[in-house]
Amino acid sequence: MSDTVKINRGLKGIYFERSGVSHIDGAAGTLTYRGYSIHDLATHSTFEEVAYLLIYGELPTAEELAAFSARLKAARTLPNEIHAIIAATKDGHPMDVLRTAVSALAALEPTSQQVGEQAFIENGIRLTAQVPMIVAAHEAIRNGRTPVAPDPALDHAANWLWMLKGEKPSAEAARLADVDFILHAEHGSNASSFAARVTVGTEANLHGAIVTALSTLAGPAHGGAAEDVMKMVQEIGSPENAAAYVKAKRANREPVTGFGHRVYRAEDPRARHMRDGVKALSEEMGQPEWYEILQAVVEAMKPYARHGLNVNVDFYSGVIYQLHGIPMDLYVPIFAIGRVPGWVIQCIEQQRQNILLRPLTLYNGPEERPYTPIENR
Ligand SMILES: CC(=O)SCCNC(=O)CCNC(=O)[C@H](O)C(C)(C)COP(=O)(O)OP(=O)(O)OC[C@H]1O[C@@H](n2cnc3c(N)ncnc32)[C@H](O)[C@@H]1OP(=O)(O)O
Ligand SMILES: O=C([O-])CC(=O)C(=O)O
Repeated sequence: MSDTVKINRGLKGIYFERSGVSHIDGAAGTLTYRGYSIHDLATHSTFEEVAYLLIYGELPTAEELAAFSARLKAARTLPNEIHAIIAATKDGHPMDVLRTAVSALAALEPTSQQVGEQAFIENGIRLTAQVPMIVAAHEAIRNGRTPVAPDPALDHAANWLWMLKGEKPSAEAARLADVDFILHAEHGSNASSFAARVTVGTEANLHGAIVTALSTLAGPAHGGAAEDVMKMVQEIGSPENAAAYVKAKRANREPVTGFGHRVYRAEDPRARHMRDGVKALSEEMGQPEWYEILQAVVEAMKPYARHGLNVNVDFYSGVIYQLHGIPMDLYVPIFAIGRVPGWVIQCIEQQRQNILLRPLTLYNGPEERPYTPIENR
């Protein structure tokens, strides 16, 4: 039997479900949310509108959007215990602190135990509002400051920057953060969304699924790549060192972070917007070398592009955050802030027609054998 079974390692190329949320054409390098091009959404939409679109399936009317925004703002609250938990874990990586705080919310908020579509929507909206609060509160607490209270006059992205920095962001900075969240909001059956679906498949609650998703996003092969790209850029230090860096990595058969994707063979369509952002921002801030190093790495990677190896969404985002003075270990949590609505809708889809996700591993261990008592081993 073991010779005839085909094993799809990493579940590469396997369809396990249908989804009406986002469509990725990896060969063409296109991405749509609910049928709308990511380019149109990044150019014309807002994160709040995109979150509504993802959760409810249609773009909102002005009235619907106002009501949705009001719900998000009303959900900007955290139980007092969360600040104590953050304080107790403040020296950990922000992803660990965020995951711990979301897990604590599951125990502290009575509605977290409810399952079903309405409960997932309600809890999903709460978590969308609470995740940025947790990340900003951690940044304040670990620097000896009191967390900044949310400002109901500000939308999701501007309020996040306000809570993070304690000063009102410029319109440009707020828009850049908003676009970043739009680009990260949803991406089909990526590893963290798939992991969240596995959790929901056991009829567990949404908070548990988001904890699973946060754990899975953190790794350097997924959301952790932006932090690694920034470390790489710092190590390279200057554009003329990029070719030697890439050559050494490839000689050791090590991946160059920020490149490659399970689905895209053309360039990740989200990268274009981040690239434009880095270029404009690094020139505006008189630090063009950041953009130049990234582009030198792209140039040095061209000989390896035969696999369809291109930059992914994480390649440019880290430098944008760096130019905004955001600490490197907050890059993955920023991804998570944007991804919450995507996780929520993937979980809602999963529980609509729920089925336990439970694939098989083909056994290749020892044949059945007699147990040896410990004194005889
Ligand atoms: C938001 C996101 O999650 S986007 C992804 C963020 N992650 C990164 O940027 C980390 C770097 N990239 C990678 O590690 C990988 O490309 C992954 C994990 C994203 C995808 O992995 P897979 O789909 O399993 O790709 P796979 O490993 O099969 O690669 C196919 C080929 O491209 C090569 N390749 C893939 N990624 C890279 C890379 N970053 N640098 C150099 N070569 C690469 C592989 O060596 C392999 O070559 P081979 O056929 O000669 O052995
Ligand atoms: O789709 C993937 O495998 C990873 C990714 O780009 C994302 O989650 O945004």
